[in-house]
Amino acid sequence: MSGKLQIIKSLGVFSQACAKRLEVPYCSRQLIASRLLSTSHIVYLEKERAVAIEAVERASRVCKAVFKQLVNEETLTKKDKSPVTVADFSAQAVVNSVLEKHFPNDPIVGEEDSKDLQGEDGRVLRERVVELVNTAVDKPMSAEDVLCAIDRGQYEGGSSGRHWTLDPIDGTKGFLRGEQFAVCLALIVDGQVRLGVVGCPNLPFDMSKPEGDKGVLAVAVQGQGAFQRKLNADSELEQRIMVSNVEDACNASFCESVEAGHSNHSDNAKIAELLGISKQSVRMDSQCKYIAVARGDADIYLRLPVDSKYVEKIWDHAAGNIIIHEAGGHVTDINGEPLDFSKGRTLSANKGVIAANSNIFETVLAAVQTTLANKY
Ligand SMILES: Nc1ncnc2c1ncn2[C@@H]1O[C@H](COP(=O)(O)OS(=O)(=O)O)[C@@H](OP(=O)(O)O)[C@H]1O
Ligand SMILES: [Mg+2]
Ligand SMILES: [Mg+2]
Ligand SMILES: [Mg+2]
Repeated sequence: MSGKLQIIKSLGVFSQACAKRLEVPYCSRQLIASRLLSTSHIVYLEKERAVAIEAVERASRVCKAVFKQLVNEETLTKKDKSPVTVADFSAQAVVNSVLEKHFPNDPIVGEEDSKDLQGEDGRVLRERVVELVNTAVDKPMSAEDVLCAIDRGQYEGGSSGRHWTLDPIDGTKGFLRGEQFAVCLALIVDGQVRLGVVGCPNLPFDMSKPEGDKGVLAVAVQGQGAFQRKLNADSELEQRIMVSNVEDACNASFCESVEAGHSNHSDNAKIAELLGISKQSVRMDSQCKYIAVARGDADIYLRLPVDSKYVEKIWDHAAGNIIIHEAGGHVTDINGEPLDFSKGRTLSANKGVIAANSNIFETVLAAVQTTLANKY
């Protein structure tokens, strides 16, 4: 094992043994991390972390404002998707312009592009988006600035250099239902995810108090552990998060997508049966599922392919992936391969996703492979 890996693993053991649910202010945490990892080859990404948090918080505020103004019973009964469209474009423009201000040379792989906002056909939507974006940025932005900011997300990604990946609203259907959605931002360097931030405006801060404070921001930098803080709160106090320590898969609870079209519910049920799981699955939209596993609210996240042609997108997984790893869990595809973020905008080398705490991961993977034998 290399010296660097050894140090990172030792920090992991230290963290698990001594720092479970450690509550530390951000500055002390940085100090602890820098003392333990005081070698020149480890990159702390301190500025990137702070900028990514600021970007996600601003975009989350915009999404909440859109929900309050535009989602009502009528839009719900008509299945009108326009509110989420407005929020999606606005959030991408806000995040991209914050990134541009601090890291003008970093390319971005973002989910959205400005096509639907252009020309006379896009005028109404464009005006709404420009107005919203201007509530969340420091310097006024013209319509052209906003379209340009959105289109900074057109980068192709790949295996060399650094780039960001953004899902301005993950769980668009959850957003419209007033349930879970997330603003997800990650930094990828040479094909490896190094930093992830997920803003979950509707997620209870403490799952044992579902009616308590809502709004969670989860963040992880490679080698530094995973943390949560209150989203858009005055305090920057961070709390270490860790996966559960369930050791017997039959006692595990699992979460899955709400949409049967995004994750195969019937295969998930077969796997649960094989593992002897009797608890009802928790269905939740967005990368909030990764956060639920990372902080031990659930033990397993299953996202099994529904159709063999669908290829997962990097922005749907990058931030959640590093947060799980840094919280002490594992993530692979259905073949046990790590998710490969070096292939461009998609996870073309992978099929499906499994995340779980490290104690039960191998058992879960074996059950997935038995159930899906020769299917994909
Ligand atoms: N066929 C298929 N299979 C798998 N995944 C798909 C599929 N089609 C779409 N998507 C992507 O799913 C993202 C939302 O995933 P969720 O887990 O939040 O689904 S659900 O809302 O809980 O049903 C969703 O992200 P958003 O568009 O950002 O909401 C899509 O990128
Ligand atoms: Mg998504
Ligand atoms: Mg999205
Ligand atoms: Mg989408």
